[in-house]
Amino acid sequence: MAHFPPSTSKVNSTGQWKSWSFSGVGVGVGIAVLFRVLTAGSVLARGPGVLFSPGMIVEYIRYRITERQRAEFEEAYRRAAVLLGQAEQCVDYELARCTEDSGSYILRIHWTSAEDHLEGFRRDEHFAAFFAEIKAYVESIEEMRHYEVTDVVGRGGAVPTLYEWAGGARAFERLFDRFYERVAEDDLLAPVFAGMDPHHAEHVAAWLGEVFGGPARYSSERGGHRHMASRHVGRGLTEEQRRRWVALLMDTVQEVGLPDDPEFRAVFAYYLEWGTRMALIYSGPNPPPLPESPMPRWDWGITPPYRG
Ligand code: HEM
Repeated sequence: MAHFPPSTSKVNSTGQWKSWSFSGVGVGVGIAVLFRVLTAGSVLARGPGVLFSPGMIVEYIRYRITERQRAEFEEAYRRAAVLLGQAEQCVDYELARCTEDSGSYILRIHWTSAEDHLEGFRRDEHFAAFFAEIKAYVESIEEMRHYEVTDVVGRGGAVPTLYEWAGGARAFERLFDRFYERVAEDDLLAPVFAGMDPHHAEHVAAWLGEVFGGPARYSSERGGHRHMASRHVGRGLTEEQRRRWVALLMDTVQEVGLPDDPEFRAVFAYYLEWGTRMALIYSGPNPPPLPESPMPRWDWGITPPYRG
């Protein structure tokens, strides 16, 4: 479900806009994280659904562990991992054992930044306890360095995109053609869309297709994230209209026969809830700055497609 960080803004308790990154969608680098957060847009968005924000860093530590130490080493890291799980500077971590050379281990830790790791974690309350667990293996370290993730990041074809699962471009076109026919007959929504562009349904289909992992048509033909957000500015949309929009679209999803498996429908509803709330925020009296970030990219999150 997740997504690179499409960062946007959110109003804080004092009424000011602050920068945030949505983690769809959760949004990590490992396959597990990819599934978990594919989002965030991204989420923060550097790759499909992988949550990265500028400055995030990956630390790799390579160990050479003897046969005799192996079980204890893994046990020590199981205990140390609890501390990583509590460290606010740690995004995620993974200890991997080489299958061709079982004495070779790589620990990958994804930190919010190198500075957060070195100046934050290493001085924070969890570090002493973490280090106590693994200090016996410091001598066994062959490499311990920070790496920046490049823009070569993405997903493979093992899991279909939401776009493919839904049925591709035709499915999104069918959905929005029918949706806007129904909007025209809806007492609450018809006035909102009274002066809409005659190609509006097509544009929204291109938007959602791209967000769900399809071709980058909305980015290349319509101006991407910024343009979409700008189309909601100043419209003063209401919560009642938002709810009607969501309800009508979910009814139309059913009517046109998009996949009805719980996984797909759950992600779809998740996206709609987020997207419509963002539309309202942009349409309101205190809109955040228009996003300069890439398009959000949604993915399956913790409910990958079921193929029984
Ligand atoms: C997931 C939620 C939403 C998505 C994905 C979405 C998507 C879009 C997109 C892509 C555009 C710009 C199309 C273009 O390129 O010209 C747009 C415009 C617009 N949206 Fe939304 N929108 C959402 C929610 C809402 C809601 C809840 C409302 C009102 C209840 C709304 C009202 C409008 C209006 C009035 C326009 C301008 C239409 C026109 O003049 O062509 N949107 N939306």
